[in-house]
Amino acid sequence: MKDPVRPPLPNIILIGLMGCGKTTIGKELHRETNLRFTDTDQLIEQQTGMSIPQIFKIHGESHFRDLETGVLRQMQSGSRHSRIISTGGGITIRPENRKLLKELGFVVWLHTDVNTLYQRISRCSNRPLLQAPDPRGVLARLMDERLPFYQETAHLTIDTANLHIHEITFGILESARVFRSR
Ligand SMILES: Nc1ncnc2c1ncn2[C@@H]1O[C@H](COP(=O)(O)OP(=O)(O)O)[C@@H](O)[C@H]1O
Ligand SMILES: O=C(O)C1=C[C@@H](OP(=O)(O)O)[C@@H](O)[C@H](O)C1
Ligand SMILES: [Mg+2]
Repeated sequence: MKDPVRPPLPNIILIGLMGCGKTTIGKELHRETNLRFTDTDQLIEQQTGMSIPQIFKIHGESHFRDLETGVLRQMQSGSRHSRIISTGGGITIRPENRKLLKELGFVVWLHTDVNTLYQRISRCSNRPLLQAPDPRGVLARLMDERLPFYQETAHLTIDTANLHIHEITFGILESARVFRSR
């Protein structure tokens, strides 16, 4: 029997708290689909020539949030080819960004409990918001603050805690095809 023709994929956008796997899963989706891949943090670093910690230190968080809105606007007016977009964990804070994200395509929230997030990223030093005396407490507070924003923005939620990266990628691609053909 012939393979059925697979519908084209929409933009796939990954949201969720630091350490939930947006960058990792984004790269894996890129490998699986060959769609272009953009990580908003990496794009901001390229465009400014500064690292995320430097931007926070020199210009402050509010300026970083302006840069995030800027890259979402660039993607909205950019190429019509679908792409995989990994975002930074705080991109949903701004109402304008939540609107832009939903308009851009299929938004997936990689939901992950705070203990798992902490285990995954406690040894990394490239997340300025976690350079605090109690990083686990910071993650818990951010989860409380941002949970409604992730819920509001996502078309699909996946609980990643006990899933392998390949299972998550497979689940996203199956749902993205259905989303496109609705
Ligand atoms: N599903 C998963 N299972 C186990 N480890 C994971 C999973 N997803 C991501 N990781 C690990 O967690 C860490 C943070 O992932 P990353 O992709 O940088 O998260 P984010 O971009 O959301 O902050 C990395 O070391 C990555 O290998
Ligand atoms: O949650 C946040 O506010 C941030 C998350 C980071 O991205 P990851 O979620 O990819 O770590 C990065 O954008 C910056 O450090 C701020
Ligand atoms: Mg990331």
